[in-house]
Amino acid sequence: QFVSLRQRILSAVQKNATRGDPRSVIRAIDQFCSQKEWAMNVGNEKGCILDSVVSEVNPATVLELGTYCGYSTVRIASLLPPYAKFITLEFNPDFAAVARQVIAWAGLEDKVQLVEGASSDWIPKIKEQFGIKTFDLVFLDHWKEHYLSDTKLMEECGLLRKGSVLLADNVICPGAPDYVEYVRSSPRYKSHYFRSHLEYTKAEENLWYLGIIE
Ligand SMILES: CCc1ncnc2c1ncn2[C@@H]1O[C@H](/C=C/CNC(=O)c2cc(-c3ccc(F)cc3)cc(O)c2O)[C@@H](O)[C@H]1O
Ligand SMILES: [Mg+2]
Repeated sequence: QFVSLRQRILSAVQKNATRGDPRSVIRAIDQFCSQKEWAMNVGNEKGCILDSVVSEVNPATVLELGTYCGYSTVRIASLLPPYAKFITLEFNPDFAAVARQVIAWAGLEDKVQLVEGASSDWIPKIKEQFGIKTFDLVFLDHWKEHYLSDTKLMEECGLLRKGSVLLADNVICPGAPDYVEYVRSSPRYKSHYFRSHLEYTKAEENLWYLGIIE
């Protein structure tokens, strides 16, 4: 019967990756998506940039918007210090179910809190529900038209501080022009981008790095 792409990604992990080995989970998904079927994981080229930002920020608190199949969740969680708090928001129950199994296969289920629901509903509740004051790092990779509204919402909820870093995928393709326009014209952000390519292709893509300066 019909097997969804997310199920085929999960099967590729369970078949080719070693339980408890995050790098083998990442490699299995990248091999599947470059050899068999494209999927919208951040991919290895942008993933290496993500890794370097996570390592540099060495965050005690991380928020990911848009878990999808958990590829970037595994990349980030595998680099966090033991005391870190990592929340990832996903509103599609089918993707959340696959992501939970991918994260568990990597042996990282104790490092990540996957919360099922819409970012706009959950961002206002994070402080009291999870005892988090501010986020050191936010990775935006959900619907692109939510980047700006969710960034403004995080500001309003006092979840961002001087020094917080926001990293946004896909500012070129599919693109988040209103978000880029807003953060570039705001004095409270210092921003730059890392040149890269769209996952598993040769198309131009950037990761947008945003530092909160006030
Ligand atoms: C309510 C807010 C809210 N709250 C919680 N979870 C939410 C949410 N809004 C969305 N989600 C979940 O996040 C993920 C969506 C991710 C959306 N990502 C792309 O569209 C994308 C596209 C391309 C590309 C496609 C086709 C091309 F030709 C080229 C490029 C490449 C990329 O890297 C991309 O990230 C899914 O799991 C949603 O369920
Ligand atoms: Mg993306």
